[in-house]
Amino acid sequence: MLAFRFTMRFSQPALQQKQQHDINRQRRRNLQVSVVGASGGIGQALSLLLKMNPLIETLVLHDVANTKGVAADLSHICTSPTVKSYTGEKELKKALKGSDIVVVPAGRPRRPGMDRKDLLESNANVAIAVAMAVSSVCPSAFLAIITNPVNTIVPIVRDILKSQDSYDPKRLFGITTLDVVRAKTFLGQSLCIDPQRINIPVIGGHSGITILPLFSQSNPPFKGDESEKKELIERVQEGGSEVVKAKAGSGSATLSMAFAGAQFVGSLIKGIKNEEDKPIVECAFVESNVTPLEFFASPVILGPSGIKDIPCLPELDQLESQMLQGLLPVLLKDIEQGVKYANNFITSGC
Ligand SMILES: NC(=O)C1=CN([C@@H]2O[C@H](COP(=O)(O)OP(=O)(O)OC[C@H]3O[C@@H](n4cnc5c(N)ncnc54)[C@H](O)[C@@H]3O)[C@@H](O)[C@H]2O)C=CC1
Ligand SMILES: O=C([O-])CC(=O)C(=O)O
Repeated sequence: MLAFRFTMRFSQPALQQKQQHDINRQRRRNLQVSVVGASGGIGQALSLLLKMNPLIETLVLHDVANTKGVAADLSHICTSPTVKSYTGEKELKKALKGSDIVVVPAGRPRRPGMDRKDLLESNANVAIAVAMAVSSVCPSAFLAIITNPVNTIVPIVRDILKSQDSYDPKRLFGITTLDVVRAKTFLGQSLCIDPQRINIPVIGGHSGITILPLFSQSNPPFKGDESEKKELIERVQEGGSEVVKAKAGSGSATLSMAFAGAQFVGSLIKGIKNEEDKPIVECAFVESNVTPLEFFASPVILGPSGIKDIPCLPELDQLESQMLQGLLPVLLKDIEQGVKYANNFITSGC
């Protein structure tokens, strides 16, 4: 059971509260979701799934190439969201203006032999450009990052937003839903049940041993022994590499990521709409104080203004506690690398 302790507090003066109230009302009426990197492997499938979400009024596609074609194709689907498209860096701000949610699957994927870290140099600039554009034209949007390495890119985006005075910890997310999707799938196979019936939190980060699925907390409960549990944990941790290897040079997970991304964005939307009876909970890599680290993935409760609450971590079993101790220094390094990268970018005046 998760203990619901309030670990984030945001005190807002009355004026800011009123502005937020107005933004939330507007969002409930006319919701715009923008996908940056919409022509890519994840972007196309994610955009297709979002086009099927009746709660979205306007679906904006942005990419540096091929956006028009993808948008024309999607626009013929007989579902309610209206599709708009923008191409190239020059059109990024136009694309993001008015967005309530910006979801970012832009940037290079891994090839066999690469670590997610190896993507930092090519992908950081893409994330920085998006963060600058969000600050400029839609500073109250929720920003959800898929681009790898998530553990490092999210802290970079935080610091860029901060440098532009537009950072709100409730509205920045690293999407780690695919780790949850994998944990559910592999546990469903082990228990011979429908994976959709399973609930399991995945905490930590989004790379190798920083990914920690909590099989002790699964519902229905995990029934295997310690060695089976270890095997399942390792399969989730290496799920991305399993796909990279199988794709043999043509990229990394796209379809499963699109599924995960659409689920996450769907939950953000449900939070905005605020019409559900039960709490909207998703695991995400966010600024948090559930551990000594500045960022950590864990279940977060979503509402009209983004993160409503981050429950403290549940009691872990012995194996999970050991693994948590092992992942903290690795994740700390990834986060520090992001902070340093952003600082260099900001101080060099780029
Ligand atoms: N968070 C997660 O769980 C996962 C993250 N990923 C990451 O998602 C990213 C995208 O993966 P794929 O879709 O497979 O790659 P892809 O190469 O198929 O697509 C990337 C798209 O981004 C576009 N792009 C590049 N620079 C851009 C810019 N400045 N502005 C707008 N668009 C730009 C490209 O034109 C391309 O269409 C990778 O970094 C990958 O590692 C992938 C799977 C899971
Ligand atoms: O492994 C990769 O490079 C893509 C990714 O993040 C995943 O599939 O979890």
